[in-house]
Amino acid sequence: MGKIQKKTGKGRLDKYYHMAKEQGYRARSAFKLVQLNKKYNFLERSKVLIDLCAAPGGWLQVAAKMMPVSSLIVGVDLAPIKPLPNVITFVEDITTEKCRATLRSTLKTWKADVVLHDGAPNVGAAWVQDAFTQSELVLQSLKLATEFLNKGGWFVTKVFRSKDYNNLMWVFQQLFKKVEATKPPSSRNVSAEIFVVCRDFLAPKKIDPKFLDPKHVFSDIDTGMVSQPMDVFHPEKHKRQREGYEDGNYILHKTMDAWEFITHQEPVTVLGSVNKFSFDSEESKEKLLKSVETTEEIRACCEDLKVLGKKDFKSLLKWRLNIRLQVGLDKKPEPKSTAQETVEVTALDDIEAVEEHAAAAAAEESRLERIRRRQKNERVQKNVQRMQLGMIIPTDIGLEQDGPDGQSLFSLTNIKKAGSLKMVRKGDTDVDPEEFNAEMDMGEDIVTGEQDTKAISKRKSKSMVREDIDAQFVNENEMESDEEHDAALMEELDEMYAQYKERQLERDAKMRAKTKREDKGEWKGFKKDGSGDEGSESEDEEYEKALQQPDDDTSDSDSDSDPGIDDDDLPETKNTKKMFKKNSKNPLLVGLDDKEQAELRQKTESGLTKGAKMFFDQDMFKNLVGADEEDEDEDEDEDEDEDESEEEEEEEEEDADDESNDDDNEDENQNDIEMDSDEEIRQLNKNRKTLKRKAAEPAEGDVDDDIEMVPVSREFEDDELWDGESDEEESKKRKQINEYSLITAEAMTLAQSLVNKKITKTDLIDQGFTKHAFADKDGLPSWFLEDEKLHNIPNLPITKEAVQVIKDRMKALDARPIKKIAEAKARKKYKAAQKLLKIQKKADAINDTEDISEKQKAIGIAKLMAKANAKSKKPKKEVKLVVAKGSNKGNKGRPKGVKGRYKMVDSRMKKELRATKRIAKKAKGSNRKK
Ligand SMILES: C[S@@+](CC[C@H](N)C(=O)[O-])C[C@H]1O[C@@H](n2cnc3c(N)ncnc32)[C@H](O)[C@@H]1O
Repeated sequence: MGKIQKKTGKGRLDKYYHMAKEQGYRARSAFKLVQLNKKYNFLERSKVLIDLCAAPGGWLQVAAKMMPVSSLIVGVDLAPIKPLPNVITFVEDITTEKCRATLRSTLKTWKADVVLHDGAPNVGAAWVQDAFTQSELVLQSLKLATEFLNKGGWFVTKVFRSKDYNNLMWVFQQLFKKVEATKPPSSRNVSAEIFVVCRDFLAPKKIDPKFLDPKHVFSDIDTGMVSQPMDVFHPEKHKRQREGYEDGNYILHKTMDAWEFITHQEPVTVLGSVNKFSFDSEESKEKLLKSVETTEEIRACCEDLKVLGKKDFKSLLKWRLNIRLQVGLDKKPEPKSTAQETVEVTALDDIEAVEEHAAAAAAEESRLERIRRRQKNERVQKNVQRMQLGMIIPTDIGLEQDGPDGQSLFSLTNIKKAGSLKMVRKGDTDVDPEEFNAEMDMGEDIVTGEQDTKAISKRKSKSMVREDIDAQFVNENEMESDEEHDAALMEELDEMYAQYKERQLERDAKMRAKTKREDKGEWKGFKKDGSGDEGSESEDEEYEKALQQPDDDTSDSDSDSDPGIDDDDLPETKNTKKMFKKNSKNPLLVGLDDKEQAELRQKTESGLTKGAKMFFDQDMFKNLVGADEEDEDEDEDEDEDEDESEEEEEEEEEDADDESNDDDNEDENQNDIEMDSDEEIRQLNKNRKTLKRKAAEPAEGDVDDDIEMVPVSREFEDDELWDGESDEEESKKRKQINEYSLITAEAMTLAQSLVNKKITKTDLIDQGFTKHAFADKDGLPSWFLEDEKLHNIPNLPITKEAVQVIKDRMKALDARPIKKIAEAKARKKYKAAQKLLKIQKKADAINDTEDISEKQKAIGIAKLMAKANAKSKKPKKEVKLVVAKGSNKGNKGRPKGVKGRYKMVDSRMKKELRATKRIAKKAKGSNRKK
């Protein structure tokens, strides 16, 4: 085609299109010749070639490439062909005498070894017309071939599969020894073209002119070719010939006599294979056209079967049946057969339904199996996770019912009655589980090793051991599926874990202090019954209340055996209270006797009781400022009040470490904090202490004679205060810290000093009393105050570590990519991947091509890569600088006569830029001289 058509359809830009572009062929059709030659190898052994209808020259390029050097290659077309090295081309219509003459003059005495013809009439006319012209072109090219071909030469031509196809083939066979029709892979399947390769030209001395006369060659003859039928009622079931036309089916239009359709045994097949029913035969005229059944509509349908729908086909078949009945070819069908058919259909339906049902059941089963497997995996994972968190140890798996907090398996405190203890000692397995509380159950299992079945069942119902519950559930309610049970289990595990985390958070600080005390201190505090833990103030109160309550065994056992209440779930104070109650009857935990208690109550030199002294002798109090500095404090307070009561002295002791700490820090920070007036500070301190005393008074009233109240160190007091704070307040504080605080080095320094105990809370408060706090601002001018606000700021100390922490935090923030950057990066990555995929596809196409050498493939792929790389380095678009002067001055839109990108600049900027360049150049020059 002379005119280069724009390839708009996506399908047109296939791999051969890309390959042609890559390999520099002018048309993708070049590959057709490549493939034909690969199959028949005619180019390598030819020296003279004529290409009829050669524009734009793809085939000529292939010929020039494949044929021996210095071969004579001539190309002719209606459209001019861009010059090609070693190829002669001219513009001519191949059907004309002039073309023949030009060819003769070009070839001189030479004869051609190969004549190629890839002609296609220019589009525009109806397809049928086009096909005909193409067939004519083929015959014309054959005519030229017979004139210029050597004996034994090759004629390769394109033919469209039409009703003329067989006629053409017949003619070819008369002139050539071997004729083959083939469709090279590069020829699109949707195209009706095929290529006929005629070899060994017979070169008869005289050729019958009828062979080359279109009128004779294309006169109608029935070829008897039958195309593949199509089931018109189930077109979707018909295997479409995606590869193009079926083999042997080269005829596009088929007419059948209507009578033949009537008598045919496979009417449906006929309907799918024939284009038209004619009424030419005698039978058709006699029996069909005259019949009332052959309506106008039926006749219209017979005209073109290819445009009919299902309904039309049905009416044609009905028409056929009626005619057959009319002429006696068929008898009326018995009604029985219809019934049979219905039954069959129903039966089939049933089978389908059963199959469907079975498939659905299988799918459901596999889904459930998947869920089960996933849940199992999740369970295992959770256990591993909990093990890693130290919540359980491997052997605990399955004993988790003890609670994540890890109530010990066996605890003496759990045994309430001496009888039970005896039985345990004896290893008596018949112990009534009532005698043990719920928490004892697991311990029993381990101590005794076996259990009475009755007891076990009771225990199950009481303690709600998870495994047992599961078993019970399975037995009692077999309807409950595994999945439900698993889900419940998972839910429970999650809940327990959440509770555990919550409690852990709550107790964090307090626990640390307690464990330290318990680990180090052999002394567990002292209580009336000697049972144990010192506990907090609130615990004491609860303990008192508990003592006041009537000893009620029933209520006790009730609460113990209540499966709904798990001790772990209760707040710690409640637990402790319970423990007190239980322990009051526990034979294994024995309190101090009267003598020992009296001994503990004896006062020592420091004024503390022996018990209190023992308490404060613990390691953990060693670092705190203690009694040594008490005197100092007392001195300090001497002039405050001579008549301080003993009670107050005790209170002073309570504050001892606190105060001394304050003093220490005061000394340290003496340079930073300047006291305005000692008097004022003393007054403040005094007020504070009085307030504290008042607050402590009611608590003292509650103290039981038997319980010695000891002064609590400041540190513990702080801890208790911290512990006493509600969760809400705590979370509020944390939130505030997260949002606002600790963003300055000063705040960080303070926080670090507090955390590292370099400074106490009281120190901080005291540090607040500076000249800044007491500065009298009355009567000062506002400008002065403003100025003061800006410059007279307390110079808070900062440490290197704190600054480093803030710096690190900012660095981490900077390093974190913002969302938009991350998105842009992801987009870029995606685009790169897409590009790579595209290149890979093209490379695969090149790789798959059989007709090019490995070297060519490698070159093609290398070219692709080079191109991709070149594209990725897109040159920056040039921006034209437009000086805003003259008509451009104040012009907001695009300046006149400027195309593409532009930037408005003022003349000053341009001059300055030039000047900078000039100066830089000069400086460079002077440097070189030096
Ligand atoms: C499919 S193209 C040939 C492509 C060519 N084989 C190639 O590889 O570049 C068909 C060509 O036949 C040419 N053609 C059609 N009728 C013709 C005629 N009567 N005489 C000469 N060329 C004709 C058209 O101009 C068109 O360029």
